Amino acid sequence: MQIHQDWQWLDAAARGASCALGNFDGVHLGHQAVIDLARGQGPLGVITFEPHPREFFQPDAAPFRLMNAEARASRLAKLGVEHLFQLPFNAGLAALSPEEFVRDVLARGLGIRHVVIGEDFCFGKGRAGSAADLVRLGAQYGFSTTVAPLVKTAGTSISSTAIRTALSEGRPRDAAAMLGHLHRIEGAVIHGEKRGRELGFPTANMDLAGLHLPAFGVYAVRVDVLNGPQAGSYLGAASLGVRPMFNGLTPNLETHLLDFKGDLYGRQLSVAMVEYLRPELKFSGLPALIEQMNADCLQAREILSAG
Ligand SMILES: Cc1cc2nc3c(=O)[nH]c(=O)nc-3n(C[C@H](O)[C@H](O)[C@H](O)COP(=O)(O)O)c2cc1C
Ligand SMILES: Nc1ncnc2c1ncn2[C@@H]1O[C@H](COP(=O)(O)OP(=O)(O)OP(=O)(O)O)[C@@H](O)[C@H]1O
Repeated sequence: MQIHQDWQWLDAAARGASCALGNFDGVHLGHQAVIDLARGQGPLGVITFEPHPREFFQPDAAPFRLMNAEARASRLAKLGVEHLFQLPFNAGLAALSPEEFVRDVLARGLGIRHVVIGEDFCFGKGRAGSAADLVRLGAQYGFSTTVAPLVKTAGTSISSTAIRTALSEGRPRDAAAMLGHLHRIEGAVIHGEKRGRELGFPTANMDLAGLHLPAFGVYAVRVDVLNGPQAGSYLGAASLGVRPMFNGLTPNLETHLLDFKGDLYGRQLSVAMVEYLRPELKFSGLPALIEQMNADCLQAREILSAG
C-alpha cells in the first residue's frame, strides 16, 4: 500500500482510484462495507485525514482515537487498500467549501474515478456538504459516487463514537461486535516501577498517550508478542488505569501474560480486550491485592479458554 501525505503533486499512478472517504478510526464493520463498495472500479483507495479533524478543532480535548495513524494504515493495508491518501487536516483544508473540496481536492488534486461514503457523511467547511451534495458535485466534476446504507448491529448504526462509548462503559464485547474484531492496544513495552515481579505478577507496561481510554479496570486479554524470540500468542490479565494502590497518575496498561517467563522490554505487543472483569481497587494491603490478582488470572484463564 502506498501512503500519500498530500493531494497536490500526486504521481500519475495514484490517479484514477476508487476511494472510500472518511476518518476510519477503528476500521469497523461500517468502514469495511464502504471500502468493499469501492472495490473493482479502479485501484482501491482510502481518503482520510491526519490529524483527525476533531484533533484539529479541539486540540485540548481528551484523547479519543481508537488507533493511531500507523495502526490504521496497517489495518487498511490488510484489507487490500492500494492507496491511502492521508490528507493533512489544517486551517486551509478546513476552510474549503463543499464545492472547493470536491473540485480542488477530489477531482483536480487526487483525480479520483469513484468515491464511496456512508449516508451520514458530511464534508466541507462547517460540515455543510451532505452525501447528496457529494453525488451532485461529483457528477459535475467528473467522478461517480456510491452512498452506502449504514451498517447496524442490534438496531443501532455502527460508528467510531458508538465503539468509544462501549469501551468507556466496559463493554469490550459490544465494541468487538461493531469492529468485527477485538479492540487492540498496540505498542512497545516500556519500563514500569518494577514492583510487579515482587508481587509475583510481572507486567508488560504500555503507554496509552494519545489514545481513547477504555473503562479503568481489570480485563481478560489475548496478547500477541509481535517480535523477539518469544513471539507468539498468549492469554493474559491486564489492568488498565492509574493503579490506586500505588497512587499512580498517568493511565497505562499493565499486562500479565499467563504461562510466560521472559523479558518483554522493548518488544511490540498487541493486547486484545476480551472481557471486563472488575474496576481498579485500592486494597487494605499488598496481600489482599495479590490474592485478588490470583483470582483475576484464574477468571481470565476460564473466560479465555472457553473461547
Ligand atoms: C491482573 C491485575 C490486576 C490488578 N489490579 C489492580 C488493582 O485493583 N489496583 C491497583 O492499584 N493496581 C492493580 N494492578 C496493577 C498493579 O498494581 C501493577 O501491576 C503493579 O503496580 C506493578 O507495576 P509495575 O509494572 O509498574 O511495576 C493489577 C495488575 C494486574 C496484572
Ligand atoms: N455504520 C456504517 N455503515 C456504512 N458506512 C459507514 C458507517 N459508519 C461510517 N460509515 C462511513 O464510512 C466513512 C468513514 O466513517 P467515519 O470514520 O468518518 O465515521 P464514523 O465511523 O461514523 O465515526 P464518528 O462516530 O467519529 O463520526 C464515512 O463515509 C462514513 O459515512
